[in-house]
Amino acid sequence: MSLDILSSAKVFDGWHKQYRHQSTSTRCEMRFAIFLPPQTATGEKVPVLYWLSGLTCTEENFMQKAGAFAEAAKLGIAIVAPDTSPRGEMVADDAEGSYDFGLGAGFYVNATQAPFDQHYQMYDYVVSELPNLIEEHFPVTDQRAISGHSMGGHGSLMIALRNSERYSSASAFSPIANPINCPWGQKAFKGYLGDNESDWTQYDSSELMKRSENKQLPMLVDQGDADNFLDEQLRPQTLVDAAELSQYPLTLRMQPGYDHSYYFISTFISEHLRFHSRYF
Ligand SMILES: N[C@@H](CCC(=O)N[C@@H](CSC=O)C(=O)NCC(=O)O)C(=O)O
Repeated sequence: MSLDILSSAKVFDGWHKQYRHQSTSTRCEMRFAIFLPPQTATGEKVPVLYWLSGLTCTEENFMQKAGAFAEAAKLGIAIVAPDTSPRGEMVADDAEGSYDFGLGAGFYVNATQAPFDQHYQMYDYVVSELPNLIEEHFPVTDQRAISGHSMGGHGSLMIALRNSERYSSASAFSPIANPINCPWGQKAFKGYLGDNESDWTQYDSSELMKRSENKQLPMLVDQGDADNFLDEQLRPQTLVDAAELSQYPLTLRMQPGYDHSYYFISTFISEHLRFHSRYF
């Protein structure tokens, strides 16, 4: 599969680059951004952290706002940030054009409902197609970690729980921890997966964690207690309860005074990078 480079900039002795490519999973053109740390300049292969962004984001938000490059350069970790949905003229969007469904809101699931099933196959894209592409084209190992924010925090925990053999660790900032029981998740799962709520649980981190039978991964979650989405949308306590039930090695830290923004992410992203680097 060929890649078109869109931008390239030197940063902290490494490189930030954006690419586009034709995706077989989403059947449209997809974009992603990659940070390659300085170690790769001499051909050294490095592990990869996959970052999944939240509602309304593209591949750019994390790279521009998280302030992750200095620590990733020091630790020798590549970071890959995909877009949050398929895009293009032929890609269906929410009828009202709302921010929490459709474009910019793929929820990292494989849609089964028309017309979204045509392109909204973000689960397959993130779990298989993108890592295959990255490992074919860049100087990286097959050691992977996964992290994300909000909708992307839901994605990172859910994907790690379902594919524990593919990752060495997982983390999240302000994840939608129990999407089947919050308005954002219910709207998205109904639209992408249909009315049968039993089909939704396969994509719900708290449900997956409760009945986790796969290898358990080290998992770190940070949540601000001044987050305006905390009680209605994020529901971190459901994840804590699930971890207790299955003895899952989850560390969930309530961070006093922090909100839902990238100011919060930028405060703790270095700790998350150091956390992941311990398990590569
Ligand atoms: N527009 C919405 C909220 C949009 C929002 O806060 N998006 C977050 C992710 S929320 C969960 O997935 C985000 O990361 N925005 C991009 C950024 O760069 O900050 C509203 O007004 O409620």
